[in-house]
This record gives sequence, C-alpha cells and structure tokens, in this order.
Amino acid sequence: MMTIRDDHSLAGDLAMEAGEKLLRLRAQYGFDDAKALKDAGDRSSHEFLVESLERLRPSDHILSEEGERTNPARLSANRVWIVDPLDGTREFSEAGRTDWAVHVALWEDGRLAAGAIALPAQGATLTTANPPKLPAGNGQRPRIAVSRTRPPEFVQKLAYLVGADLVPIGSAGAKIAAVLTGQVEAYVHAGGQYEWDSAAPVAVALAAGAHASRIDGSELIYNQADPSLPDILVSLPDLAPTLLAGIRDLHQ
Ligand SMILES: Nc1ncnc2c1ncn2[C@@H]1O[C@H](COP(=O)(O)O)[C@@H](OP(=O)(O)O)[C@H]1O
Ligand SMILES: [Mg+2]
Repeated sequence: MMTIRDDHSLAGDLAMEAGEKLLRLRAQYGFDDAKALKDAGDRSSHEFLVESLERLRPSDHILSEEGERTNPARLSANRVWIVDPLDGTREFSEAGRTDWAVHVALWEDGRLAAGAIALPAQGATLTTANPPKLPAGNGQRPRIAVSRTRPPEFVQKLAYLVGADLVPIGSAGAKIAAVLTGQVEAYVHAGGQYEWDSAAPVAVALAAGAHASRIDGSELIYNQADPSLPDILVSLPDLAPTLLAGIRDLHQ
C-alpha cells in the first residue's frame, strides 16, 4: 500500500533533501565566485522545493522568498507552505561556515502546523515530527544570538541590562536552532525580516516548548498580505519575561 507522508515528515524530508543539494552545489562551485554560488543556491533550492510541493501537495499554496510574494490566492487558502530555500545565503557562500539553513513550514488555518530547519553543514535537521528536547537553563550568564551583519541597535544595551553575552551567528534558522540545542539561550532581532525567515524555525521552537514572539511580546502572525515580520524574540521559556521586560524598558 502506498503511504502518504504526514506534513511533519514531509517538511523534514524536503528540507533535508534541499540541504543535500546545496552541499553538492557548494562542492561543485567552490567559493571563488560568491555571487554565482549564492544565486545558484537560492534558485536551485527554490525550484526543488516548489516542484516537490506542487507534486506532493497539489492543492496547497506556497510562499517562498524566491517566488511570487503577492499571490492573493494564498490569503484565502487554508494551507500555505512558507519556505526559505536558503537562509543565511551570505554564510552559505563563505568557506567553512555552517550557519545557514533550509526552512520548510506549513501554515494551516491561522497557525504554524508543521516545520523543519535543515542545517546541512551541521548534519542536523530539527522538525516538528520529533521536536528537540529543550536544554535546562543552567543558571549561567545567558547568551543571546544576534545577526553577524545586522544586529539591532538596542541589543548591546539589552545584553548589559540583563547581564547577557552576545553571540553573532548567521541565518535566523541557525540562530533559533542554536537556542533549541543549547548553544545560546535566546535570539533577538529587529529592523527587518520576512515571514520565511522565521516560520519554520518558529514552528519547531513552539513545538519544542520554547518562547517565540514579536519583541513586544505579541504573537507572530503568518500568511499576511505584507510578508514583513521585522522583529522576533525566541528564548528558553524561563528567560522570556526578563528579556521582554528589558526590551520594554529600553524602548520607553
Ligand atoms: N534588516 C533586515 N531586513 C531584511 N531582512 C533581514 C534583515 N536582517 C536580517 N534579515 C534576513 O534574515 C535572515 C537572517 O539574517 P542574519 O543572518 O543577518 O541574522 C537573512 O535571510 P536570507 O539569508 O534568507 O536573505 C536576512 O536576509
Ligand atoms: Mg532568510
């Protein structure tokens, strides 16, 4: 009998397969022409994910960083796959870096229903099929992951206020995975980002029991007409109230 993969497994399998293709591209192109490698990575991963989803989930809709962003049909659809074929494109094009990811999420009836973050160069994939067990907070100075290239202006002050250290990492997916695997305790971003940068990692984070919200504490809302979702806080649950209070104080 033919078995139909459930959405959680499908998200994981597609993210992992896209990641394996990206590793092969990296080996094939090398790092001499970063732009050529980035363009090939974005395009081929997008084409693989769209072709696979159209074949395996023909009635669903797709919102991809590299695709049609304003397609109005997705706004009245029940099921929309939100994908970032290559998150951390810059890091993907730099030799030796492992902080880049493939994001595959399913939004269904107003909420994130499934998701996967593949970290091909780390040999890991985190999925809602089997959410990671959150590390216990160790009571040490918290570590906050921030963008390597675009850290929000206030995070240095936030780190000082709450007694934390900043850890620069590329890719939103790699930073949220770092929270879920115990390399850092939080990720704070502001100043610009889109739904595809956070949908899949947030699906996995919520399934694992982590805190994920806008930096004002409100809910992250997906499948909106304007896919801009400019700020985010993901952390171990115990740390969230302190960070939200710190951010609030700094923004008064
Ligand atoms: N100010 C900003 N405006 C728009 N997108 C941003 C942004 N800061 C970060 N991002 C996006 O968020 C992802 C993670 O960024 P970072 O590595 O700096 O933390 C990247 O996705 P892509 O690599 O898919 O473009 C990046 O483009
Ligand atoms: Mg991205």
